[in-house]
Amino acid sequence: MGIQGGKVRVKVPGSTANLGPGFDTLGMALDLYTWIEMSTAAQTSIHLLGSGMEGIPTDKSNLIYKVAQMVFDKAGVTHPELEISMYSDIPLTRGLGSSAAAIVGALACANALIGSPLSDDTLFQMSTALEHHPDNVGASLFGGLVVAFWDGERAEYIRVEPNEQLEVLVAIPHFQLSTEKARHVLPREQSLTNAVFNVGHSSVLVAALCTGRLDMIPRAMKDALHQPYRAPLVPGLAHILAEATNHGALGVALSGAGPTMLTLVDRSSSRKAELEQFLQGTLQAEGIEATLMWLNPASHGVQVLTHFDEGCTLFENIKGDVRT
Ligand SMILES: Nc1ncnc2c1ncn2[C@@H]1O[C@H](COP(=O)(O)OP(=O)(O)OP(=O)(O)O)[C@@H](O)[C@H]1O
Ligand SMILES: N[C@@H](CCO)C(=O)O
Repeated sequence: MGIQGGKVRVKVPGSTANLGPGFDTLGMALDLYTWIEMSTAAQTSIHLLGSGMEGIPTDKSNLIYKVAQMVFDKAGVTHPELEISMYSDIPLTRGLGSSAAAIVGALACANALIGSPLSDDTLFQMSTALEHHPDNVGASLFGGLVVAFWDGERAEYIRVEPNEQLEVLVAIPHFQLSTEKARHVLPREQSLTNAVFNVGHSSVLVAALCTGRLDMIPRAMKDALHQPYRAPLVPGLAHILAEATNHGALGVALSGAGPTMLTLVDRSSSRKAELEQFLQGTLQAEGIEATLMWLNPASHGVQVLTHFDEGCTLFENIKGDVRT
């Protein structure tokens, strides 16, 4: 199989993982996006557009470049030199799925560049093997709410359309917390009590989200497996987890491995300002600067963009669509 000409662009949503008790299993796509453009070139070059990309390499050690090579290997295509441009509204290393979006975007973009020989399932298996978190990559690939597991060999998922009443308010602290570091504080073994707690709460939460029982979310969206251990890494988290539902949130969780905190809110709630003040006030009292952002669940997963002006740069094409 050969490489097709032209530029390929993809738009891929970020995500929240570990939705409440769904540790490593329950993710939701959010309307914060990464855009990636790829074309073959005489020599490889990587362009990072916008701000917030400090520390991301622009040589062949770049994650997006390396993931593209895996697609060419899998498809049996000789490796071309690539010109890659990337812009992201998803803040890095904050628990909003930036690495999963980069991996899924790179897989989809490279696959489209060679005529899409790899199936969605193959992309899901490859991205899970790379990221290890099927809830993050599943949400970026398929959009919506993704209930998933990975047994170390295969990942399985079911996608659920998020309830239209659900809106999301996130508090994004102005510091980074890598998944690796936040994973390191978790115990290797857990009690049967904690396991039963999470299985029960997660099962009821998924059933509530599937049946529109929003009234059940405050009681079901609780976790014993990771949030208690990660609370010392995020000042204010313990208080926010304990009290946000008393200030207008339907449910509250650490987003992914943190440090972002995520609240689910009923779209028609009259208490949105109260919730904003509670989150900001709690974090300020701890000396933590944070940005609050209202988001929506994203129904679409990664999309290969077909209508764009090849004469314009990636940023010129998307600037009406980006947040900043
Ligand atoms: N667009 C990108 N291009 C290249 N590398 C990226 C890109 N986005 C993220 N990364 C890499 O992924 C790392 C962040 O991954 P990490 O899993 O720690 O956090 P996250 O994905 O933002 O949050 P979480 O997994 O908790 O939702 C960055 O430090 C960077 O190395
Ligand atoms: N599920 C992973 C985070 C992935 O975003 C963890 O909690 O370590």
